[in-house]
Amino acid sequence: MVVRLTEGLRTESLAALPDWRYDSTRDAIERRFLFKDFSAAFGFMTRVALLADKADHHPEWSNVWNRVDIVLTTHDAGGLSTRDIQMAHAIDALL
Ligand SMILES: C[C@H](O)[C@H](O)[C@H]1CNC2=NC(N)=NC(=O)C2=N1
Repeated sequence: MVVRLTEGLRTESLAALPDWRYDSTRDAIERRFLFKDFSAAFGFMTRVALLADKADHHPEWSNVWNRVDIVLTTHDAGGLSTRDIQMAHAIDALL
C-alpha cells in the first residue's frame, strides 16, 4: 500500500529537493528542465522513461522542443508519496 506523505514528512523531503516546487492544489511536485535542443531533451525523457518503468512509477509530463516539464504524484495514494520523492532524486541524478 502506498500512503500520502504527512505535512511534516513532505516538508522534510522537499528540503532535500530544492529544484522541485510543491503544488498544493494537486499534492504534487514539479520541475522544469531545459536542454540545449530537442535531441537532448528527448534523450533525457528516454532515460526517465526507463527509470519510471523499472520503478513502476510514471511521471506526468510535457515536452516543447528543449523543455521538459515533469509532475510527480502518486495516483494510487491520491497525492504525494515517498515514491515521488525517490523518483525525483533518481531523475535529478540523471542530469
Ligand atoms: C498497476 C501499477 O502498478 C500502478 O498503476 C502504478 C503505475 N504507475 C504509477 N505512477 C504514478 N505516478 N502513480 C501511481 O500510482 C502509479 N501506479
